[in-house]
Amino acid sequence: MAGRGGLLMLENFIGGKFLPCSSYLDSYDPSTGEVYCHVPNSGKEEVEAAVEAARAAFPGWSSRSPQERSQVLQRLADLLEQSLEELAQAESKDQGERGKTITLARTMDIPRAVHNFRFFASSILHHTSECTQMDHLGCLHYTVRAPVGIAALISPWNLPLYLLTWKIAPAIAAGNTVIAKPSELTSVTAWMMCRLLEKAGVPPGVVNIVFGTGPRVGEALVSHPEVPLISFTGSQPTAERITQLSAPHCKKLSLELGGKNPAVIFEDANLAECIPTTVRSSFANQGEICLCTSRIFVQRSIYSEFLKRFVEAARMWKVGIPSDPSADMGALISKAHLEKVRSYIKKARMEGAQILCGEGVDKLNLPPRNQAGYFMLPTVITDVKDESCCMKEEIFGPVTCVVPFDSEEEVIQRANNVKYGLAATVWSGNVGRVHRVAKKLQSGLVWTNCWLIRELNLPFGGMKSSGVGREGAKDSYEFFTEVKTITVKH
Ligand SMILES: NC(=O)C1=CN([C@@H]2O[C@H](COP(=O)(O)OP(=O)(O)OC[C@H]3O[C@@H](n4cnc5c(N)ncnc54)[C@H](O)[C@@H]3O)[C@@H](O)[C@H]2O)C=CC1
Ligand SMILES: N/C(=C\C=C\C(=O)O)C(=O)O
Repeated sequence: MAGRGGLLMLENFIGGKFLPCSSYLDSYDPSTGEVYCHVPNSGKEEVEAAVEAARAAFPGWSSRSPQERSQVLQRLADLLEQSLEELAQAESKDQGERGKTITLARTMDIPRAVHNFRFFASSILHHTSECTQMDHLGCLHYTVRAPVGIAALISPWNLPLYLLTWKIAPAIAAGNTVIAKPSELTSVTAWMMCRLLEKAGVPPGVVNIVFGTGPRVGEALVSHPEVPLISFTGSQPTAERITQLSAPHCKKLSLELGGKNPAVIFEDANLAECIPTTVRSSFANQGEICLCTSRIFVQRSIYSEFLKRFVEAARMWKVGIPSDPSADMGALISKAHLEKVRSYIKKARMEGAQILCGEGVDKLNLPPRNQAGYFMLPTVITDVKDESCCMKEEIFGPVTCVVPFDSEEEVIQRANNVKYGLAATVWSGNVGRVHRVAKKLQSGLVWTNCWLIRELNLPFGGMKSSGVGREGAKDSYEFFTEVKTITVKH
């Protein structure tokens, strides 16, 4: 709805109603410094109201059959799909001059949000429970599953509706009611989705959305005693805080965090496929996807050739205004984030590394209106030590390091030599090697000879500091339900 000064003013969605908030945050368009919309600055009071609504809706929603819930999810998917262009425009505008290209929003973010609802609408129909027998004792054992209750769902700014719906869909499909908190930086598409819920047949109180900051509304939500389960995607420090706050209540946690993802490229790799895919895996969404590649290990015999061709391809990756359909990359999320990403390039230079293209080497070509936006060119660093912060820390920007290696054993050890363990890619024509290396990498996901081909049935998540738990068809079902073992003596 229109608010102060004709700007968009979002409202919380609680108990099936849009409710104004007593205070609001200004959301800035960083390319102009102008306020773009107002976002509720919710706190404890709004969380209490959402808990009350979710609690009231739980008995009705949880006792519906999976088939009935599935139909509601299907209708919501249809409605989102009908609004695809409007949502894509909003997703691109919301990250606006900040970043997401309209092409990515149209082809990835919103289609995946639609698919999340379709997928869980279908998968909820196919779960079975376990049964074992102990004939010598005359016993039959079986399991039953039930929704947990009120789920807190907290999502980040980089893939706003995509990641929020990845949580909402399995949670409500399993019969829970939810309170979602999207990132305060990118709240618009979540709010737009609320306008479709009633038409889809989602009863009031099943999906509640409270907008605002992490420390205020996020903490009120995760520490609420009546919220037994939290699914979070975001940074590791926030995950630590959520873990501390939820520990006294022994809450169920699913934490999907950052990565420092390696690409391991052997001399027998098909470079014609590997190079464009590795450019994409390094720079898609400005490198602001937790699955993006940021350490590229290349076998020494092909190192020079790879580097030359990779840098040429990175230079072709077009940085432009997000509304330009031919732009491969937009701008970064905020001034602070751009400064943080740039500080890594400075540190790399001070350590004696070489910047082969991008930041400080090439010139951005942007219209005058966007010169002050938070844009940065795809940047390739080389001659960098494994111990450098550029090779150890999550930069979450369009920056990737390329280094040579000699043997399989050596590269596995070096690829594993970080605290994270989220996603890796392996490039080789040797199928035996691909399996061997994939098994030894400490990584929740390994894509070989490809990147980001998602099979939503299978577990998604990281090891080490990249997270706790997995989500996917069976894993999300297990996370969003409690299991009970029943023994019948006959
Ligand atoms: N999945 C990933 O790997 C992601 C990693 N990041 C990393 O995190 C860095 C910071 O990005 P942020 O958006 O600030 O991430 P963040 O972890 O602070 O925010 C993610 C979500 O958590 C909420 N949140 C923040 N503090 C909270 C608290 N104390 N209690 C409850 N909820 C809280 C935020 O409002 C947001 O909705 C990025 O530069 C990047 O390195 C960011 C987004 C996604
Ligand atoms: N969690 C993130 C990406 C997930 C992608 C997927 O599920 O396909 C992230 O970038 O934070």
